[in-house]
Amino acid sequence: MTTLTIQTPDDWHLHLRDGDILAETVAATARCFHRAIVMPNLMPPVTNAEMLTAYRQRILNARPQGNSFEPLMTLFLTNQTSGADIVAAKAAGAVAAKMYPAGATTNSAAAVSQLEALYPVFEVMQEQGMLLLVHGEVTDHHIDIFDREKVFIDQKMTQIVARFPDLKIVFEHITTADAAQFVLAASNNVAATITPQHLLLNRNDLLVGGVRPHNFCLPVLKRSTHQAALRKVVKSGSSKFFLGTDSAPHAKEAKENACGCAGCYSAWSAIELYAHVFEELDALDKLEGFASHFGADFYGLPRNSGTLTLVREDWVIPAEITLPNGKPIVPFFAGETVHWKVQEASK
Ligand SMILES: NC(=O)N[C@@H](CC(=O)O)C(=O)O
Ligand SMILES: [Zn+2]
Ligand SMILES: [Zn+2]
Repeated sequence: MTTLTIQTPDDWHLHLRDGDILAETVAATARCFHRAIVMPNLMPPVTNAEMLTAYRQRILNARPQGNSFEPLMTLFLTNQTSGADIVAAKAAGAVAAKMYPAGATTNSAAAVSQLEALYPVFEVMQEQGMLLLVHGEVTDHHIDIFDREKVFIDQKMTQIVARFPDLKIVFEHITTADAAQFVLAASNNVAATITPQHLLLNRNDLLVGGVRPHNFCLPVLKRSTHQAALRKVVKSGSSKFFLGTDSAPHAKEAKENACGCAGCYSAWSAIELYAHVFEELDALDKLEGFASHFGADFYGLPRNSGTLTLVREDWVIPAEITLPNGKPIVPFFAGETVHWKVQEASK
């Protein structure tokens, strides 16, 4: 196979950040995706309808000329979030709210410390048809970082799913066989996103031969048996798993640091990286469902009408990109050869 045409894909988990850098991040994603779920973990986080509306406008202003990229906005849940905040966010166009356990990841200090306290808010979300997106890791100091997703399933996720059977829940960026199993066994109201890095890599790629800060993200890469479990579910073509890059830019100096930030900037090569993995799995015929159908179907949104054509052509991901603020950033998989390249996008 030398070309592959799929319906235009969407990215169901994305960090665009804010300010000058939007010119880079919006263009990188709009290159191949028509829509993206925009994560609300700014500083300060997007906690109300007014902030959400203003942030969406800044993203729209940063779109390349003539591009019809559509940001899908999300609300950041805190212990102060009320049912009224949900109703107002929904009216302002929010499609989902994001739950980060406090301290779990980048800019999550303001997030939820008492998950159960949010149950009245989940009730309103369920009524309003607003999705719940979950960063599924506990943050207790005594829990080993490699076990945090599994413990979250056992202590929190199982309970939320049982208590709110009609709430649509996306288990974001799953990293373990346990999470894949959990999602498979749950009702059709539970789905998951999977990143390129968790399909391509395992923890050896983070730690063997020296620390590789550009492969560091949260939840952290796991052992290869977990990577294999994620590869297996995408190869199966299950509609419960769909594309969410979790592209999360941090400047080079913040990654190559004594206390390096978590996040991989994958937008530069996102769809190509997935095509690369699906080819390795001998499952290129499953890419379109994963990238262009299952996410839209789960969110209850129409599938895109355009197409994207990839061509089988080797290219090397650049070692560095310069951000609009002049700072260098290292894209995910920098220096690696990818076998597929976007040839043409019609939206
Ligand atoms: N995935 C990451 O490692 N980082 C994300 C936050 C997140 O999705 O947890 C970021 O915003 O930098
Ligand atoms: Zn996260
Ligand atoms: Zn993320």
